[in-house]
Amino acid sequence: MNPNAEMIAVNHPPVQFGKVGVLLVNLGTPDGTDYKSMRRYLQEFLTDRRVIEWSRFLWYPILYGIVLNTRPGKVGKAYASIWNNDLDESYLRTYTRNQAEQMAKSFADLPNVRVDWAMRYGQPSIKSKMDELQKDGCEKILLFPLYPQYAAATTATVNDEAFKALLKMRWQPALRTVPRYHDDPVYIEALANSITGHLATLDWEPEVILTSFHGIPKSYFMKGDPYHCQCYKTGRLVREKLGWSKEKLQVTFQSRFGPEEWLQPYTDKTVEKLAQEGVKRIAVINPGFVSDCLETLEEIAVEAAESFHEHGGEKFTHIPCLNDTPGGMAVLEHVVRRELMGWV
Ligand SMILES: C=CC1=C(C)c2cc3[nH]c(cc4nc(cc5[nH]c(cc1n2)c(C)c5CCC(=O)O)C(CCC(=O)O)=C4C)c(C)c3C=C
Ligand SMILES: [Fe+2]
Ligand SMILES: [Fe+2]
Repeated sequence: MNPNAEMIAVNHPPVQFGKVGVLLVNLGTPDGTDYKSMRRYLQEFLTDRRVIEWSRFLWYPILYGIVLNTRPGKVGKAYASIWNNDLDESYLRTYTRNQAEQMAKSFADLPNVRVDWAMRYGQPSIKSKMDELQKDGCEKILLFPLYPQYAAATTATVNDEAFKALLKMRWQPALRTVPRYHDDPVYIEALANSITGHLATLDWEPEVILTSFHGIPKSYFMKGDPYHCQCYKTGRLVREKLGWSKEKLQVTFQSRFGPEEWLQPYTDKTVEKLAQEGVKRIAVINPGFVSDCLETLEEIAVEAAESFHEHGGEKFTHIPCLNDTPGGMAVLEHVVRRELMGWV
């Protein structure tokens, strides 16, 4: 008997079922570059205990007394300089939406699969998208935190938020989370191709290529976060794929925040040091970022480039993230198809 017929017979509201959802989730983004939007975004981000692990008694006076009064203005200006003015949104948002739309098209062979996207901080929220997918009949949801390397501050907080959304659901979908893919051969090949493809467009050759990952405080690593090791493995595999030396392709960490020591070597200090040592030409790639964002377009492509030139360097190039390019989409689709096994 058709299960819906039986439910209607007992006056049960009609329910959708039988589909599988794929939810791509990136970090987040402010709605605008104005003070209020920036403050709202930074407040949500910087009150996440997975991001700032300090005691709330110590952190909140600093956050509410200093950080949320000074940082929104400063960071808002930086966002404004790299804003996607055509769509009035950040590029992180543009690329994440494009990734979901392109993946949905490529999954035409999987008619019961719905692909959507969300942000951990800001809109659209994970909860709103999980509710939509569930209402649309997704009994199973594959949650994809868009981070090739696992960190508690990124992957785990996305997973936490999705499990929190389940707390209020009567009919919970089954939830599967995508693990790190820092050493997946398809990902490594896409990075290597992106490096060689970008360098082929230049009329000069870099002496050094930095693979610059977002940092985390060293104390998080000492407590057992595997992020550092996974970044180094990605760097080593790309280097081996390209047949380059440790001097030619180096791993560094960027985006320090606060007074603590973070993972080293620091990208900004390395860029300065290379220029001071007489290196004239460098390239920087950000393998840990699935999409270009403030940290790549401003901190690296603008700030690091300026610093290199100020310290005596001559040529600097930023290699874009994989974004929604065919190479980038091949990686995301490969990982999702593998993790959907047994469900479709
Ligand atoms: C202690 C603070 C932070 C930790 C730990 C941290 C880890 C971390 N972050 C990313 C990816 C991104 N971070 C981005 C921006 C950003 N990060 C922090 C702080 C920490 N990040 C702040 C305060 C900000 C906002 C900008 C600023 O105020 O400087 C972004 C960009 C978002 C955008 O909209 O463009 C990304 C992406 C990773 C991968 C990571 C740990 C592995
Ligand atoms: Fe960050
Ligand atoms: Fe930054």
